[in-house]
Amino acid sequence: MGNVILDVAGVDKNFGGLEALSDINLQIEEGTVNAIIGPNGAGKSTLLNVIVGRLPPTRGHVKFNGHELTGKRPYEINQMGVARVFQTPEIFPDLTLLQNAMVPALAKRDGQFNFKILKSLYHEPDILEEAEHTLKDLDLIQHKDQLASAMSRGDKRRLELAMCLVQHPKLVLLDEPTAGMSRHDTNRTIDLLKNIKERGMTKVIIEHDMHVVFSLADRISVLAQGAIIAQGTPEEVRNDPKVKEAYLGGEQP
Ligand SMILES: Nc1ncnc2c1ncn2[C@@H]1O[C@H](COP(=O)(O)OP(=O)(O)OP(=O)(O)O)[C@@H](O)[C@H]1O
Repeated sequence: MGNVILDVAGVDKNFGGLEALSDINLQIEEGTVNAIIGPNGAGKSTLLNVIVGRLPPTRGHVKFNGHELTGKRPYEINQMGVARVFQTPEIFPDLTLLQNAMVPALAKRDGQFNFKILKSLYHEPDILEEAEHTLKDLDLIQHKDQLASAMSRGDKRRLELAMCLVQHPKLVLLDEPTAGMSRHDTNRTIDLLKNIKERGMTKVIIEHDMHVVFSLADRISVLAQGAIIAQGTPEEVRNDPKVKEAYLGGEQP
C-alpha cells in the first residue's frame, strides 16, 4: 500500500443505546477513489461526520496524513486539507456563482470567513482568478454572474463541488454526489470526478448508485449495521457472499 492519507482506527459511535458505528477500521491510500456503500441506516453518513469532525467518535481515532483529527473542529480539519461535499448543496442562494466559489477560497486563506469581505471580493484578484478557473473546470463559467438560487439542482450540486475544489483539498469526501441527478448529469459528474482523479486528489464517496460506484472506485468498503463487512476492489466486493446477503431484497451491487 502507498501512503495512507486517512486512517480510521477502531471507531465506535453510539447514539444513546444505538451503536451506529462499531469498530470501524479503514485505511485510505493517497490518490485513490474509495466508495463506501451499504444499505440505508448502515452508518455511512455517521462515518463521514466523524471523519470531518462534525461528530465526535465514542471510541477510536481518525488520522489524516499522520495527524490526529479526533477532537479537532470541522474548520480546523478543513484547513488541514479535508473538504466535504454534502448531500444537500450548502451554497449561498443570494450570491452569484462566482461569489459562491470565492467564499471557500477566502475562508481557506484567512482561516475563517467574515461576510464583510464580500464587499471587497473584487479586490482579491488571485481569489477571483482561482474561482473563475474552478467554475470553468466544472462547466459553470457561463453562469458566473447568475444567482445560485436560479440554478438547476444539478448545477447547484456542481457549484458545491466547485466550492470544495477551489480550496485544493488533499482529501474530498462526497456524500452521494449524483443523488437526484438525471442520467445525463450523472454521467457528466462521473467524467468530472474522473478528471479530478487524474489530478491526484484522494476521494471518499458515499454512493447508492452502483453505476457511479463501479465507474469510479478503486476500492469499495461495505458497511452494514455499523460494521465494515467487506473491503476490496470492485470485483472482490461484487463477488463477496456477505455483500450479496447484506443487500438481499435490496439493490444488488
Ligand atoms: N444524530 C443522530 N441521533 C440518533 N441516531 C442517529 C443520528 N444520526 C444517525 N442516527 C442513526 O444511526 C444509524 C446510521 O445512520 P446513518 O445516517 O449514518 O446511515 P446511512 O448509512 O448514512 O443511511 P442512508 O443511506 O439512509 O443515508 C441509523 O440507525 C440512524 O437512525
